[in-house]
Amino acid sequence: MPYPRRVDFQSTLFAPGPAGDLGFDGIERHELGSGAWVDVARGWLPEADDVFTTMVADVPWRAERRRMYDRIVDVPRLVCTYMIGDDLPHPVLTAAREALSEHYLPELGEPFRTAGCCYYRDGRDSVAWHGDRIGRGNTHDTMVAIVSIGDPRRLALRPRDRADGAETLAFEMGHGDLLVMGGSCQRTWEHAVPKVASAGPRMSVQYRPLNVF
Ligand SMILES: O=C(O)CCC(=O)C(=O)O
Ligand SMILES: [Fe+2]
Repeated sequence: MPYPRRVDFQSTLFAPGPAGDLGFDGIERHELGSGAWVDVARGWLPEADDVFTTMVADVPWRAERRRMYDRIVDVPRLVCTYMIGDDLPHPVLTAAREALSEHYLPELGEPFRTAGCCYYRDGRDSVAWHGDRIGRGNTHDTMVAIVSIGDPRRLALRPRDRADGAETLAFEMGHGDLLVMGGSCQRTWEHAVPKVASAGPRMSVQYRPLNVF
């Protein structure tokens, strides 16, 4: 599938703020219930504009295809997964993984190892409700740390068992923001990036421990 290798990206569209420093002083934890939580740090990633430009140009993006009933359908976003030992597309993304591993080690008990990248080209690109439940996330508490780059998009969350009447939550993820889903979040909650009427390009990098997808 063709896609632009250069995107008209105006960093002035995004709220100017202090340059990210991969620090955790300003991080805020939101308890969701059922043992799930979300940590949010705004403007966390340094050099987010440069990371954006580099990722659009250098990541070998591929269109995801998925079997649905008897058809193979396009999943509306581009993806690329960096496995353990792979070089990440920008040194800041490696530094981010190291900072996350160090900060969360006491709680997670292991480092972040893989980096899944997603590219939402415009508001029509999205990801449907799901939990990252392939592998250990299905049975154990774990963490998925997401860095967002580019236009703001909402990460929506809802309890998997919606019979308990809990509301759908949403966190707006802006340029350089960090959001970490932790505890039981992957098995007791679902998340999605809903379509919107209009949005510019946005990428996410999801750091996961081994055997969590
Ligand atoms: O792009 C995002 O922020 C979320 C992506 C996601 O949930 C996934 O790829 O599993
Ligand atoms: Fe996910």
